[in-house]
Amino acid sequence: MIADDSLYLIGMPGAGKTTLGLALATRLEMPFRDLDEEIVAHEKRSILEIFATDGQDYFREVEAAVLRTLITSQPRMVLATGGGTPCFHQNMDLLLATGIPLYLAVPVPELLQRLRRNLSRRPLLTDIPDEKALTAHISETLALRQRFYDRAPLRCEGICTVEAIWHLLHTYYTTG
Ligand SMILES: Nc1ncnc2c1ncn2[C@@H]1O[C@H](COP(=O)(O)OP(=O)(O)OP(=O)(O)O)[C@@H](O)[C@H]1O
Ligand SMILES: O=C(O)C1=C[C@@H](O)[C@@H](O)[C@H](O)C1
Ligand SMILES: [Mg+2]
Repeated sequence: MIADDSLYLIGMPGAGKTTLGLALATRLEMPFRDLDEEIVAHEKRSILEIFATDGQDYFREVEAAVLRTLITSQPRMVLATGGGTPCFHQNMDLLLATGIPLYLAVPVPELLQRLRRNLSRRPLLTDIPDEKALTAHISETLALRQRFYDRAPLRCEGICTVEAIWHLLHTYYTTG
């Protein structure tokens, strides 16, 4: 299969955007980019440091700017976006206009299990005191973001795999 457009993976933290994005890019023989990594390279500091020093509003401005520069310089790629990317600065409009957003709709219990493994390097999750608060936070964040994620023309439900996404893309390109 040859994908002519950029593929943008969107979804909650822990949904598998980076892991599946890299595997898909290899299979599609397309360049792979990770927006969080691009931001770190641009700012020369970690995402944790950006949030701690300059706050979320600044992070969202940088995120939007780096996204625009990347899309201009790399017209065909598989891109793992950040978890909040589609929800700020009209980024979802841009993603829809320049490629194919694919939403990884992973169930909350599975997200929680994955996120528990590395809470400390996630700026929006570091101060959450206990399991109950983490569950509430992830559920509330998803509820706020859902309307942005739902604009994606492609959606992988459940525990997404490369095979499942491959099948979605094949259907998309053969049925139009
Ligand atoms: N399909 C999958 N099945 C099981 N585990 C997965 C799957 N995809 C990813 N994981 C695991 O879930 C964790 C999060 O995956 P990943 O880092 O790719 O998510 P992400 O959406 O890029 O999250 P973020 O960038 O917000 O940290 C990793 O530990 C990864 O190994
Ligand atoms: O869900 C979020 O808002 C975020 C997810 C990460 O990918 C990073 O972009 C950052 O930690 C913010
Ligand atoms: Mg990632």
